[in-house]
Amino acid sequence: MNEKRAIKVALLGAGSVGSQVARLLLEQADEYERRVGTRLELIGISVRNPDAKRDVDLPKELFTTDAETLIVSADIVVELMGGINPARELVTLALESGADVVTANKALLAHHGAELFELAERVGAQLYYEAAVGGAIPIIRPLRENLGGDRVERILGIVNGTTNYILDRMHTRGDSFDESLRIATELGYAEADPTADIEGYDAQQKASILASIAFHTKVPVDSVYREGITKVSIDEIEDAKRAGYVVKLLAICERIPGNNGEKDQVSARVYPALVPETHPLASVHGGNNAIFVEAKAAGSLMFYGAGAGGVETASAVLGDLVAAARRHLLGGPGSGESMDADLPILPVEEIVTSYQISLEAEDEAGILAGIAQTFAEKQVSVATLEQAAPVEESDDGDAESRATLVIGTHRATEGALSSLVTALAESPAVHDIKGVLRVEGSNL
Ligand SMILES: NC(=O)c1ccc[n+]([C@@H]2O[C@H](COP(=O)([O-])OP(=O)(O)OC[C@H]3O[C@@H](n4cnc5c(N)ncnc54)[C@H](O)[C@@H]3O)[C@@H](O)[C@H]2O)c1
Ligand SMILES: N[C@@H](CCO)C(=O)O
Ligand code: NA
Repeated sequence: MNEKRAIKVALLGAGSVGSQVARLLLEQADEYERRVGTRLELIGISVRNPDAKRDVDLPKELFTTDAETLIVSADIVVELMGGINPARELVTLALESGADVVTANKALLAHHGAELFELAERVGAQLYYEAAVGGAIPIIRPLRENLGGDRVERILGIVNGTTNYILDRMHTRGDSFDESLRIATELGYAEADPTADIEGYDAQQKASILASIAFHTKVPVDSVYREGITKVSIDEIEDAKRAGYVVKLLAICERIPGNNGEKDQVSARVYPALVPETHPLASVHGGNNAIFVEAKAAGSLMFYGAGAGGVETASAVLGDLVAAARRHLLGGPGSGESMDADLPILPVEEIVTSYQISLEAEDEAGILAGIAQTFAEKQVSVATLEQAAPVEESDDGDAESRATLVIGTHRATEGALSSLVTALAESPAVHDIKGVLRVEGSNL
């Protein structure tokens, strides 16, 4: 009888995602065998401590602390340890020994993806990473394959569940930042060190991965402009709400058409932005993620769902594992990453966007004219202006009246807009700049 041999799978790491992958791989073995055409055999799980308490009961005999020996016996290596070292060395070893690799490690890919993709191509192996962006949401394969014949023009992504959870709670319930972060951590959305989430590093890594695939160009993680959400105040969220916006931490990847036959440029950036409440991204609540893609022929598409969570992320990993197993049976080289467009990265000062600026000004005749003059000098045009009720203040016995102005600008370069904000801050008419947020997904 000509029975196909089993495909040997090695798992590195049995934490939130890894333990779920192991459980489902064992529980659903028969189903995978039917789907793939041969058995997927979990030959071992590399762990740091075989006796550690885990959420899922796994057969102890599968545990090993010798990752290298496990890797060289495997056809497919699934890396779910996270972090750069030793994941980088172990993935390198796996590819060099001819295994295909499945990983969820966005940090590894954002920092060393180019080197690992080159190695995979050289040895004829394949690196799969659907779980690295958007957790369970299919987005890597849609960009690489389904949209491989289209031209992606823009991506607006909510790619970090922790920050979406925090901003959503601040918006819908008026809860504080600290309280919202505490609950997001309890729910298991946050990284071990939540700085990666709230300061935007996690989203920056994901933006670098998305932009690289979408634009067939290496977009190094350090070239992705980044701001986190720690400076977003409840007042700014309230001002946004009154003006018909929701604040979201966005990963933005944009292709900027070149002039006069020049090459297009690309921009990748992460910052909290105002999104009109009518935009599909505004309705992404809690820890969910959504990636809104604008492509030349397809138009607008939105990919939505669970961007984090052990079992949810395991779904994406197992999908990759099935794809890797099928490829393994077919043989032949991997399909590689097409990074040959080599588009230049737009400097951050040249990004074109619009701002909403909340400021406190003296409520006197002529003040508005002075502010308008500053806008004119900086060649930024006002799109909307709203004045909140004046506040009476009398610290020193003299009552003075201050007005909060919420000014929306038309689109201008980042350079012009930040120079405007500096000039406003220095203007005697302006008492305090309460907040500055960019607007995305609007026609302003
Ligand atoms: N948890 C999520 O929601 C989620 C979502 C998307 C992507 N990811 C990615 O998936 C990967 C795993 O995440 P996780 O949440 O399961 O992390 P985790 O911290 O729960 O699990 C990682 C496990 O790997 C083990 N480990 C670390 N170094 C090791 C080593 N040298 N040898 C053996 N074991 C080692 C740790 O002890 C831990 O048990 C990360 O790259 C993460 O960024 C996670
Ligand atoms: N900490 C990440 C996990 C998924 O990558 C998040 O909050 O989205
Ligand atoms: Na995904």
